[in-house]
Amino acid sequence: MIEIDDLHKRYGDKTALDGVTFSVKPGEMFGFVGANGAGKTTTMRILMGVLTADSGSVLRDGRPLTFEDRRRFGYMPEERGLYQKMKVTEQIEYFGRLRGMGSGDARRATEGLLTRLSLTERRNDAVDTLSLGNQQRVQLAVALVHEPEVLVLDEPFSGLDPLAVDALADVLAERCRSGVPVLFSSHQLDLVERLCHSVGIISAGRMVASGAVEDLRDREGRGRLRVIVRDATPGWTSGLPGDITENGDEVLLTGVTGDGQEILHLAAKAGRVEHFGWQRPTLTEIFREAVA
Ligand SMILES: Nc1ncnc2c1ncn2[C@@H]1O[C@H](COP(=O)(O)OP(=O)(O)OP(=O)(O)O)[C@@H](O)[C@H]1O
Repeated sequence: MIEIDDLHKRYGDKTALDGVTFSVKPGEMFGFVGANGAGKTTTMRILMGVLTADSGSVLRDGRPLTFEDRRRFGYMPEERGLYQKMKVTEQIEYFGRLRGMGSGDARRATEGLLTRLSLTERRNDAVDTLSLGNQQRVQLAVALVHEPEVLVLDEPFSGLDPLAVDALADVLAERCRSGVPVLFSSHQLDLVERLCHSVGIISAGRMVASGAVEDLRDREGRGRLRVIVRDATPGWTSGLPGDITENGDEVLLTGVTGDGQEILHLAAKAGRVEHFGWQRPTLTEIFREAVA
């Protein structure tokens, strides 16, 4: 288990992290989300030992991380770091050997990743001749080549086409199933909702929500009622409880208490009720409310 415990970090006068705490379990895919400048990259750099925190700690199974631990991690930094003139295959193998792999193992792992990430046709091309999306695939292969024990990826899905997104999602899910904790940041909340078991939402250096995606959706969904009434009497919503958002015939009520039967009664009196149900918010809706 990776535990991030009460991290604080300032850059001069600027507070970047103000008590960031969360954990990622073995076999868990954790989506780290937050607005631009919220503190995701800073947290991941501290986790990887690229930056030092002012206070707080990063633990693995209860003890502080060492340089040797981190060598067995896979990291995709925000500032992508590839050798532009080196060929794709050589590059991936080289990074495998840097992480202690023998040349045979590095070659076999590279071949597997070239296939998985659809890079086979570009294997002998120099990195600087590749499109940005293909460079991103190489960067991912470099992070994955040594079968890392933990994966820390800074926006790995940005700039990828839908097929590459699916290929990467499959690889990450496979690593997760073998017990690897996977932490990645992303602004693609639909993707995070689809792929991740857990999520952490950071805003201005503080965690504003974290936990299992389904638990968060259940928790935040309490008191949200969606009602669609066709041919309704105009103004029928004026006496309804909670906060009301109307969109044509559709009404979303938040902050509703009780079982909502009186609302159903009012809706049925006003018109033809086409839909009446409690609604769990999407991750995007939870995110908007949490960082508002
Ligand atoms: N080297 C630095 N010097 C000064 N301020 C910095 C430095 N690096 C980051 N910051 C500031 O720290 C805060 C957190 O930045 P960070 O890069 O961690 O955010 P982020 O969540 O990764 O953002 P993004 O989604 O845009 O990548 C921001 O206000 C940023 O401007």
